[in-house]
Amino acid sequence: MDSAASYDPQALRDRAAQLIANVRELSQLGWTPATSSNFSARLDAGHAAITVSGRDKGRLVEDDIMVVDFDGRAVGSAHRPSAETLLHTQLYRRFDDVGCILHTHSRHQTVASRLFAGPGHVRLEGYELLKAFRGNETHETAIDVPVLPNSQHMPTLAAQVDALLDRGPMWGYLIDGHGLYAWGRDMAEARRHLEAFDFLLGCELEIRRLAVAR
Ligand SMILES: CSC[C@@H](O)[C@@H](O)C(=O)COP(=O)(O)O
Ligand SMILES: [Zn+2]
Repeated sequence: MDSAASYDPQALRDRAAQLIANVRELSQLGWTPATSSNFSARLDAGHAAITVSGRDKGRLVEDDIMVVDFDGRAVGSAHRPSAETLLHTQLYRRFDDVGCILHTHSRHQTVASRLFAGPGHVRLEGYELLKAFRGNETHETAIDVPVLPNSQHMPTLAAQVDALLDRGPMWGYLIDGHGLYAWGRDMAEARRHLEAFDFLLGCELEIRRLAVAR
């Protein structure tokens, strides 16, 4: 146990229940294969609830959710937080209005990350579902989903994410050969963003498949 618990235990129970229920649904979609993926929710101005590293995300129980501070240190738990905790805490630290972060490894996300690693982004343009992203009110817009090179060194990835965030608001990014990070003010918004990204990436892949087959 690294530091004394200083969060509201009822808030942790509430966030854990919400994470468990939502992650089970995402897992049933096949988006969390082989224990991959990680998930978190803000507890307060200095703590987040996050999945314990290596747990089967389709079968999470309360013991699989732990608390970290925004330096990524375990709070009130002897478990090891997600190996990618820094990619969560950097967002909570930087944006007061980020309340939930969802990282998945769906097939659409992984294949798209490989296909678009060269250009370094996937352009999503002209889709009605672009209105699912906070701030978009029309399909007559485009967003470029960044694709970062993968790394096991989280500070390297986090620095690349910070540089992207300096350029303006965004709701997610891909990591090459890896998966997608998406976030929002709360679980509902983060899920809407995650599902919109996954659906639209699937559309882009399908369009290319059909073009090749023509
Ligand atoms: C099981 S391989 C996937 C991991 O390396 C990682 O990318 C991941 O998403 C889950 O890591 P975790 O430490 O369980 O949060
Ligand atoms: Zn991952």
